[in-house]
Parts: sequence; C-alpha cells; structure tokens
Amino acid sequence: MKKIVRIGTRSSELALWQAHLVQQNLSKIQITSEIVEVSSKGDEILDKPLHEIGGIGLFTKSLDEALLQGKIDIAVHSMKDVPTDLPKGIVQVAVMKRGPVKDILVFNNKKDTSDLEKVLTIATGSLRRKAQWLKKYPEYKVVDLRGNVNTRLRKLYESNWQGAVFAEAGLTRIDLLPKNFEVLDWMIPAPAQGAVMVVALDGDINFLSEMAKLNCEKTEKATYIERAFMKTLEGGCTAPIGAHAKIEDENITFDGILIDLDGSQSFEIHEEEKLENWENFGKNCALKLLNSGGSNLMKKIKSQMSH
Ligand SMILES: NCc1[nH]cc(CCC(=O)O)c1CC(=O)O
Repeated sequence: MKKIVRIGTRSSELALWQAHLVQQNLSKIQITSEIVEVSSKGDEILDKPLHEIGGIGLFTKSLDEALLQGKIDIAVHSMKDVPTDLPKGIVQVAVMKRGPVKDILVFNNKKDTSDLEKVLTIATGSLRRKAQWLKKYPEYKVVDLRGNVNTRLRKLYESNWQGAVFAEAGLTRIDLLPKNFEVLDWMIPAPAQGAVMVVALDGDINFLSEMAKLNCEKTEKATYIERAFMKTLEGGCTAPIGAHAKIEDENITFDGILIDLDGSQSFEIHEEEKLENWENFGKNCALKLLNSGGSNLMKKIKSQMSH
C-alpha cells in the first residue's frame, strides 16, 4: 500500500467536500490520505455556456493529467461530469453511496415581487434542465447561468429572475440549501447526478482493491444503468438527456428522457426490470427509445448543437 494516498480534486467548495467524504471513508479503513487541489478548464472559463466551450471532460481533464503524471493516486469527481469513456489507463475504482438525486428550483429572495422580471424567468446553464422546464412551462424565459454552485446562488440573488435550478446534492453538501426551494420531482435528473466517483490509474491490483472498498454496489449499478442509457443514445455529457435508475430490493425502475433544445419534442421511457438483469438494462432502454422514433430526434438535436 502507498503510505499516504494523494486525493486529487478540483478546488470548488463542493469538490473539496466530496474529496473530504472520500478521505473520511478511507480513514475508516485505516488508510491515511492527503488532498491535492487541481484546477480545471470548466472552472476557469465562466463567461460561456458549457456546451459552447465544448470538449469532452471539461471538468475532469486536469485531474486525468495529474493521475497520468503521477502527481495524485486517485481523483474524485462528481460522476455526472465524467464522460462515459474514461481516458486510456484510467479506471473507475469506486462510486460512493449516492446523495440526493433530484433537481430543485431555488426561488429568488427578493421581498418585493415587483423587483422581479415581468416575463416569468428562471436560470440554468444546463440544456437538459432548460429543455425539460420549457416542455412543462413553455411561457417561461430561460436564461443561462454558469459558475460553481456558490457563484450561481449569488448571481440568482443579484438578479430579477424568479428562480434558478440546481442539483439538490450540490447545495445540501455544502450546506447552502436555502429555505425557499422546491424539489422538481417531475424533472428527470442527469445520469449519475448525486453520485461521487473515484478513479485511479490502472495496474496496481493491490492498491485498486483497497480503493474498491469505498464502493457502494447499489449506487454503482444504478449509475451504470444511467450512463449506459446515455452512452447508447450517444449524447455526450451536455446533450439534453435525463436518466434515473432506482433500485429497491430486487427491482429497478428506470425513467429516461431525450428532449430537443427548446423542449418542443421529446421521448420518454419508463421501464421496470429485475435487478439481476442490470447489466443490459440501460442499453436496452436506450435502444427501445431509439427504435420508437428517438433516433430521428437524436439526429435533430445533434444538428441543433453543432451550430
Ligand atoms: N455540472 C456541475 C455539477 N456537477 C455536480 C453538481 C452537483 C452534485 C451532483 O449532481 O452530483 C453540479 C452542480 C449542479 O448541477 O447544480
């Protein structure tokens, strides 16, 4: 075993919280670790929507490089930001027990509602959230909102928008969940939302099996299903795709959605399956959706996203 495991993380408050979660769980199995901060392109470029900066693995690339250069032993990611194909030489070693999965709407805290926009307006930087919001509430204006969760909350309270959409997990973890929010039960979350993933270099089997002790099998299977669904739809991490696999006892229920950018066209799927068939479930749900008309919609979305 390595004497002190170097845990690589981004520097945002949320990323550091997640790295500390891994550190605490390592110490429970008598493994000492230290935290190494690495900054990323997704954190540095804040004036453009995510899908415009483009490039796969915006938030994960610098940590991948630090691993490959031997500067860190493991990297901790918000799993929903991690591309489904990991770089060569890097492997998933554990998924931590999942936190809250859903999206929430945080309301603006202006006392006087006349200070708010006349046109109902909410903010989000996510195409998936924007599209699903417009599908349900076509009368709204949806404006772009970027930055880490602290920045986004501040921008919301400085704005005239009615509210902004966040992952419940992100705000809960750094203790910023405000009083005035609502869980968006109807909105299908991003694949692997609320899950924290640990990756490492492939090779050292003893080290990898020590790290695998962090793994929560139930979360691993649910996120595998959701990511297999996304991968089969070929969405990449910024296309409007939602996926949520819920495992209870020996059963899985799955909700998935593929939706175009303005929410005007979408395909949803709801399926149930026995847990023993988890490995092909996500892929099969995606194939079913594609074969029932979804593949034309996917083509339309891809052409919308390329200009
Ligand atoms: N895309 C940024 C990001 N990556 C992970 C989270 C929150 C934690 C999670 O969903 O696991 C967030 C913030 C958000 O979506 O509001």
